Amino acid sequence: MHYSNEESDQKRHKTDIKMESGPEKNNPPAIEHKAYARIGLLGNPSDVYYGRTVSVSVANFWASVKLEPSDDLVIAPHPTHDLVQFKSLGHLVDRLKNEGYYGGVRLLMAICKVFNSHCKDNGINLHKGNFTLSYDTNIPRQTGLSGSSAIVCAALSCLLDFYKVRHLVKVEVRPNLILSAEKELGIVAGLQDRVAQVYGGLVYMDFSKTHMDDLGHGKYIPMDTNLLPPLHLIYAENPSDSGKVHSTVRQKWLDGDKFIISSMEEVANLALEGRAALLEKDYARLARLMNHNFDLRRRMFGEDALGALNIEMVEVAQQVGAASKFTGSGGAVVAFCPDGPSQVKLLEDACKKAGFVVQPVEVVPSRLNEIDLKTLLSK
Ligand SMILES: Nc1ncnc2c1ncn2[C@@H]1O[C@H](COP(=O)(O)OP(=O)(O)O)[C@@H](O)[C@H]1O
Ligand SMILES: O=C(O)[C@H]1O[C@H](OP(=O)(O)O)[C@H](O)[C@@H](O)[C@@H]1O
Ligand SMILES: [Mg+2]
Repeated sequence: MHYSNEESDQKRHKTDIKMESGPEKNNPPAIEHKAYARIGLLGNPSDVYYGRTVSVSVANFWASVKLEPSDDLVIAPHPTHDLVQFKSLGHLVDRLKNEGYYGGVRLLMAICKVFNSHCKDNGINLHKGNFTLSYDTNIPRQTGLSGSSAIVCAALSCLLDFYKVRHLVKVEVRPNLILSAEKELGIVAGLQDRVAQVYGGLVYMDFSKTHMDDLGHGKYIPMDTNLLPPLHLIYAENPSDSGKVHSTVRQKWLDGDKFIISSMEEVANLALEGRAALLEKDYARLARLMNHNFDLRRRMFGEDALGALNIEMVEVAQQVGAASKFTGSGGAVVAFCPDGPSQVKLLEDACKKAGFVVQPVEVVPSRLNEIDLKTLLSK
């Protein structure tokens, strides 16, 4: 059973919200939200450096968070991603080697804290009810598909509905809250992931310092997803920590390194040009921009930080004439075959031979419902 008159809006806007009533009639309903993986199509990682990006939210993978009203406030560990019981010492060690120390629990805790502070600071009153938060995800872990912020984004959406404050927290501000939650944990990250996940669809983003200083957030312009040509996603189970990848370049940028600063500006310009190329459906230009984006990343970060396997994924695609670049900081690659289906077949064969998974990108439509859209209009 569903409880609010938002249902028709939610269906219309495909926001994937699920609200179920509990076993007893008067139990408040459980709330569930999904947030999807994202692909940085052009301009990343300049979002971390007052740049610009064009990013796409993709239905190939998602995280979901469920909020159930409860007596105590509980953050439920995920049965596999937050494993604390092992078959043996060897199992524990293998697990830590492959997946690191952290799962999603810390992400859920951090967004609760950030959400509470934001509401307090902005005079938004929260009722006293408690809840249990649990999550699931099929986003390959730490592959630059924004698995971390998907969990945080879906959790924020649950909190907005549980406290009935969706209309009071503007859409443009939500990515900042998601980013703050990850910053709380020392994760080095930018806004593009969070914007793509909050908005859905294809979004052009401008994070220039003047916008950030004046507005407190970037300028986000949703674009028609039909402008996109068919894209492919290539990935390998190859976790890499975006914080580690970014830390050296970030330090150089903070230290005023001229090469990093000018290269980042060049990367940001690729998004500006890419937006024009998409609007004109100039896909040959789009392909050139994507390849150039990866060249610049390679020069700035260096081969070691990017990782041999990640570089191989890009090269396997480029060897069949496809354009390719990282979707995020490493682990997955977005490829575009300007020559069409015959080239896609070559790409699939080459990926299979190299042991990489390749699949067509499925674009997620806009995620904003009518309440969300109203917050965009209010000043
Ligand atoms: N699939 C996942 N399951 C549980 N936690 C995850 C997952 N992916 C990421 N995380 C959490 O997010 C943190 C940062 O991930 P990050 O390096 O940003 O990867 P991604 O590219 O997926 O966003 C991890 O240290 C971990 O706490
Ligand atoms: O390096 C990048 O392109 C992105 O890295 C992070 O994303 P992730 O999915 O964790 O690799 C970061 O959060 C983004 O803002 C960067 O653009
Ligand atoms: Mg991340």
